[in-house]
Amino acid sequence: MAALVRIGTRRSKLALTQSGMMQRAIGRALGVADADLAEAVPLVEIVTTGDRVQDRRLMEIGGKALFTKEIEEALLDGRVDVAVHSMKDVPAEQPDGLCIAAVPPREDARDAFVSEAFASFADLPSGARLGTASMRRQAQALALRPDLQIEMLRGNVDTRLRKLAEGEFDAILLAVSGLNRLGFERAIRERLALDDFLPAPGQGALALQTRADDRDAAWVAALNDPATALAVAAERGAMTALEGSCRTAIGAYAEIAAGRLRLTTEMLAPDGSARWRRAGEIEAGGSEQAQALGLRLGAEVRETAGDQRVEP
Ligand SMILES: NCc1[nH]cc(CCC(=O)O)c1CC(=O)O
Repeated sequence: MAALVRIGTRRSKLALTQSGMMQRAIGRALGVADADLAEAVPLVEIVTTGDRVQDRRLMEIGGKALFTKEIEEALLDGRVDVAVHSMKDVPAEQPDGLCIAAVPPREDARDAFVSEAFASFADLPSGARLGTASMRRQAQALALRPDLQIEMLRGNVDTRLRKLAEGEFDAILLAVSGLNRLGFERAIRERLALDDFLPAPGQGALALQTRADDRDAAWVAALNDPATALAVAAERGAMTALEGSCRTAIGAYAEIAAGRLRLTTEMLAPDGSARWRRAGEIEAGGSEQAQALGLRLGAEVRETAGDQRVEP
C-alpha cells in the first residue's frame, strides 16, 4: 500500500509520542486499517538544528524556530505532508506556503511541579533549587517565592527528569501535558494553579502544519477542535502583541465557558518583581475575533510593562 499522508517528526520521545497519536487519528480519518497504518501514514524522522544544539547558544542563534526549520523544508519539498508540533514551540508567523491547518483537542494546559522530596511548590524550603529553562516559569516562581534559587534546566523531558533524579535540583517545573502524553503522570506532585503559573501561549495544544494547499483536506479538518483552535488563536494573538520569545516572560491562557471566550495574558519582569496582567472576554465566534482579542489585551500589557526582554 502506498503512503497516503507522511508525517514529519522530530526524534525526541515527546515528538514521537505526539506524532504517533496524530498518526492514529489521521489513519482513522482516512479509514486506514490498523495493520496498514505504518505504511499508509508513515512517520518520517527529521533531526532539527534545535535538537543538535542543546545549549545557551540556541537563544543567540534564533530560539524556537530552530526546532521547526528542517521539518518545514521537508514539507515545502514535498518529502512529508504534515508535521505535528507542540503549539507552544510554533513561532507566530508561518513561512510562505505553509499553514497551521488543524488544532486537535487540548491536553491539560497547566504546569506541573515535579520533585522527589517535596509534595508541593509551597512546601519548598527557603533557598531551594528549582530547575527550569523557561523565563516565564522562572519569573512566575520568583513572583511567589523570591527566595528560591532558579537553576538552568535544559534538554527534553526525559533528560530533565533524569537530572532531577540525579539530585541536581530540589524540584523542576514541566508542562503537565508532556508528562501525561509520555506516561509520566506519576511524577507530578502538584498541578499548579493557572492563576499563579499562567501557561505559555498554546501550552498543552498541538499544531498540525501542512502546505497551504492542504488546508481544507478532509483528513486535516477531521482533526481540528474548534474550541481549542479559538483559545489558541487568542493566546497567540497576545503572544504576537507581546513579542513573545525565549527572552521574555509571558503567559496567556484562554478558554470557552458558556459560549464566551475568556483570555488572560501577562508579562513579568524576569526576576518576578513585577507582573502586568489583563483579562477580557468576547462572545466565542471566529478565530479572527479571537486573535484580535489577544492582540488588544497583549498590546495593553505591553504598553504598561515596557520592554522586559533579557539580553542574551
Ligand atoms: N519547550 C519544550 C516543550 N515544548 C512542548 C512541551 C510539552 C508541553 C506542551 O504540550 O505544551 C515542552 C516541555 C515542557 O514545557 O515541559
